[in-house]
Amino acid sequence: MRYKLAVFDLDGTLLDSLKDLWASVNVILKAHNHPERSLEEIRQFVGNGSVKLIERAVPAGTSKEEEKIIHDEYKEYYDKHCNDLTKAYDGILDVLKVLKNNGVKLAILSNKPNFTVEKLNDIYFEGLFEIARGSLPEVAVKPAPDSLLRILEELQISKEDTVYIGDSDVDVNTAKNAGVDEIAVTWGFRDKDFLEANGATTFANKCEELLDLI
Ligand SMILES: O=C(O)COP(=O)(O)O
Repeated sequence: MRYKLAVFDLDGTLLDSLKDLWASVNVILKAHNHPERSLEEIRQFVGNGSVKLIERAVPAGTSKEEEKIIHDEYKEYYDKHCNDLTKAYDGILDVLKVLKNNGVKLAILSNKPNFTVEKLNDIYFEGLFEIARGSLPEVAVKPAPDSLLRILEELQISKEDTVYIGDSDVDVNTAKNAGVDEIAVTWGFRDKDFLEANGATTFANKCEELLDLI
C-alpha cells in the first residue's frame, strides 16, 4: 500500500447521512415557525460543521441569540435521530476491511459534533478505526489543518504516509492545508466538476477504486 494512514471524512464519504441532517434541521426550523429547507439546500449547507449548517439554514435576519438556541436544539435532536435514514455507502465497509487487513491504519475526521461521530462509529464500523473524531470545542474545524495534524501526531504517522479522503471542497482544502495527499470521492454531497474547480486532483468514483489509490 502507498500510505500507512487513511483518514476519512464521514458525511458524504462513508455515510449517506443527508436525509437525517435535512429532516432534523427542518424539525427545529418548523418548531421556531421558520420556513423549511429543501434536501438540495441542506446538501449545499453541510460541510463546515453544525454551527455553519444552522447559520445557513435560518432565515436572513434571525438574531444570533435565536440562532444559538436553534443550534443547541438541533444538536440535541440530531444526536437522537442521526441514524433514522442514514446508511453506509454500498461496499465501503468491505473496502475498509481490506485496507485494515493490508496494514493501513484508519481514522475518521468529521466536522460533525464529536459525540455524534463516536455514536455512528460504534453503530457502523466494527472497531475498524483507530480514531473516530468530530469537532472538539478547543480545536479549529476543517478546513483548518489542526484536527488532522493532531490525529497524525496521536498515531505517530508522518504527513507523507497519510492520505485524507473526502467528498467536499472543505476536505480537499483540509488535506492541502495539512500538507497531506487527498482523494476526492464523487458519490457524496458535491459533484466532480465542483471538486475539480476547488483543487481536487485525485478522484474515486466508486469505493473499490480507493484500494488502488491508497
Ligand atoms: O457536519 C458537517 O458539516 C460535515 O460533516 P463531515 O465533516 O463529516 O462531512
